[in-house]
Amino acid sequence: MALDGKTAIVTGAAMGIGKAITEILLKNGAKVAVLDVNKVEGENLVKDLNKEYGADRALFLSCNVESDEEFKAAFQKAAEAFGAIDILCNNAGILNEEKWQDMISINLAGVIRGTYLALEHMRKTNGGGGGVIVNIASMAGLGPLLTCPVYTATKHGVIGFTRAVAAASAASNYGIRVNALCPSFVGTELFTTIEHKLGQFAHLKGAANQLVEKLGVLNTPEVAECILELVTDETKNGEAFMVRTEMKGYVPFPSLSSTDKP
Ligand SMILES: NC(=O)C1=CN([C@@H]2O[C@H](COP(=O)(O)OP(=O)(O)OC[C@H]3O[C@@H](n4cnc5c(N)ncnc54)[C@H](O)[C@@H]3O)[C@@H](O)[C@H]2O)C=CC1
Ligand SMILES: CCCCCC(=O)/C=C/C=C\C/C=C\C/C=C\CCCC(=O)O
Repeated sequence: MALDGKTAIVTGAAMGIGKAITEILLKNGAKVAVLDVNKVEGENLVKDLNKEYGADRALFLSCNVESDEEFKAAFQKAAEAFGAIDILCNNAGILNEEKWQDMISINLAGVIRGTYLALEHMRKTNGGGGGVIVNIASMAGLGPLLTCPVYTATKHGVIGFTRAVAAASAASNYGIRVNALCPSFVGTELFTTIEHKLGQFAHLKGAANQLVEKLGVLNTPEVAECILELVTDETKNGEAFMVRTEMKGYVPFPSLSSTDKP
């Protein structure tokens, strides 16, 4: 899928990884609806982006991904403004083990909410043009982050959901691919404020720091770059793409071919 003239929705796009994803999509010719709970950051960003990339290329829509109503209204407004939606990036996420119910609601249920709305708008069997969904999971969706068991669970959930929906979409001829991106540590506000958001297992933070030392810290453009491949490569569906400082690649999963029939 070439990006020129395509339209995208990115959640949690006012800051951090979502902001970098928005910028790379704009640079490659797409229009982007920037969804976020942070109105001040979101509106300022869109003002700057429209100066840089051209009037009306970016649109800010206030949206909490925990709210069915706000999410639905944002999709509707983006579709009206852009004509159709081709790409959804479910990026919004938090890390706060003390507010673990909020994490499940945003990191996992928010991804499910966004994906189901996108399927309704985009699926070819409902008059849509097809498209692609990228869910921002984490390396913590592939292995355990000891200080953050619930965060780990939400990200494992995102990968499982992505793989199942991708296969279901293909089996239903929806024309929509669904992939997950799994970055290691990235230097954003989520990462730099972690110290204050650990709960029950905060005493294990030394082990987490050692892992940060070992894996290093990515910057947001490096992560955003990986989105391009998942969006444009038509052969990629149901993939988990891991990005670390020293390597990146598609994650192999065990084959369950004799037992994985619906
Ligand atoms: N920073 C890191 O080390 C890593 C982050 N990730 C994932 O990447 C995604 C983005 O994280 P960062 O950019 O690091 O975080 P960030 O904290 O820098 O930015 C998150 C953005 O999401 C928005 N947001 C938060 N809750 C929201 C909600 N309920 N509805 C709509 N928007 C909401 C915030 O206002 C903010 O603009 C998350 O899903 C995170 O789990 C994955 C791997 C590593
Ligand atoms: C503590 C801040 C968390 C930042 C958010 C995030 O999602 C980052 C995760 C990055 C990596 C660690 C995740 C899980 C650990 C899994 C496997 C460890 C294997 C490491 C190795 O030795 O290769």
